[in-house]
Amino acid sequence: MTTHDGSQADTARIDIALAGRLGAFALDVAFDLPASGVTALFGPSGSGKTSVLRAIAGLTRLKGRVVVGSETWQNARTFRPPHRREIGYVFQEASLFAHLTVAKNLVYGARRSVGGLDEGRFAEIVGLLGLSPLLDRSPTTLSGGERQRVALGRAILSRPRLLLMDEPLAALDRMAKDEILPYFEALHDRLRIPILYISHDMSEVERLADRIVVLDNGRVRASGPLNMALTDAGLGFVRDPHAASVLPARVVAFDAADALAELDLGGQRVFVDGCGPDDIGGLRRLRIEASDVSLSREVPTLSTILNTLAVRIVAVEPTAAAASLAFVLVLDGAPEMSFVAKVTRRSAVRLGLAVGDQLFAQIKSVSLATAPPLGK
Ligand SMILES: Nc1ncnc2c1ncn2[C@@H]1O[C@H](COP(=O)(O)OP(=O)(O)OP(=O)(O)O)[C@@H](O)[C@H]1O
Repeated sequence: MTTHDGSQADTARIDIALAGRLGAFALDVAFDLPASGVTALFGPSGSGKTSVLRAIAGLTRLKGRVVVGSETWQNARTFRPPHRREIGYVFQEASLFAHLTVAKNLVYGARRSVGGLDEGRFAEIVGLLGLSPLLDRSPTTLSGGERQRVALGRAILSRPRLLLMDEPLAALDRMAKDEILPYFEALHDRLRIPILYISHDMSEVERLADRIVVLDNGRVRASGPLNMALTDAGLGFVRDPHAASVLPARVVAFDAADALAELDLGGQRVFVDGCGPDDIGGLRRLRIEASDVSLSREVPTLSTILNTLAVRIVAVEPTAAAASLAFVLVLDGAPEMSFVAKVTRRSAVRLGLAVGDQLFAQIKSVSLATAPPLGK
């Protein structure tokens, strides 16, 4: 499933191929990243995610290639040490200087950058991350979520060629995560920095990532656009109890009386709340949970469900629950747009559902990320 975005300037891509042993663990990975956007490095505990990041940073020496745009950080002849790789690193626990204020921690990041402190950029990042009220505080007085926002700001201000984030939200509770995620999302399309984001939390990945590299036991199982992986019958995400799809849709109208926005999804219409008139023309990221999708042979009429899409079944898979099947669907007229429906076996048999059937999918709930759309 490895794909290449031919439209991106290939010279700016990041090309990674690393192999070697860490004790008994064998790592052998190859993947590339576009020049901007968030790529999730996803896999179970022990699959090698942190080891890959450490090797990209030059902290662990493995054989292979790390090429960032026109710069070769590592190949068979070259090995740049970590301090000569322009990387921003955000870890699970923010490592801020306790004796410096938030502002000074941020300035430290900016001063390390090639051009030194750029006040316009400083103000922009402070604004995007909501750091103004914190600037005079000591990091020791901040909440975990606030510390991570400062750590992220400091990393960005160092103007890295690549931002590596290793489970930056893992140490936060649900409330702190919900508070910080919108900031991460807002940064997503403002930054022209490629981000490699480690997570084993798919809900985080669904909110933030454009692309995904799936690791399994030190190997790349798949690499490509996020929704391709989420709806790939062979990869297994469709069988998950919380299987979901993430699709880009354009806001085309807003009905103030009903407070509903109308979005174009692959040439069909969906209605969602959470947008306003100012969003018209913009792209948004829709998340559709498989258990919110039901299938019908006819256009459902007397139903409270607002969203009905014409679809075709392209695959069927068992799920983790014995009573249910996962149907991978593509939109009529937009076969590149796929999503998943979780349906009971009993209903599937009753309707005689099979690959190739044209149907109508009713979507009970479409959630809208506060954030920008998926990239390419
Ligand atoms: N320096 C090392 N020496 C020996 N084994 C190592 C070393 N570094 C990593 N490993 C092993 O490599 C494997 C992958 O570890 P790694 O931390 O990269 O996984 P991970 O996917 O990031 O896991 P987690 O999600 O739990 O953080 C593990 O089995 C680990 O014990």
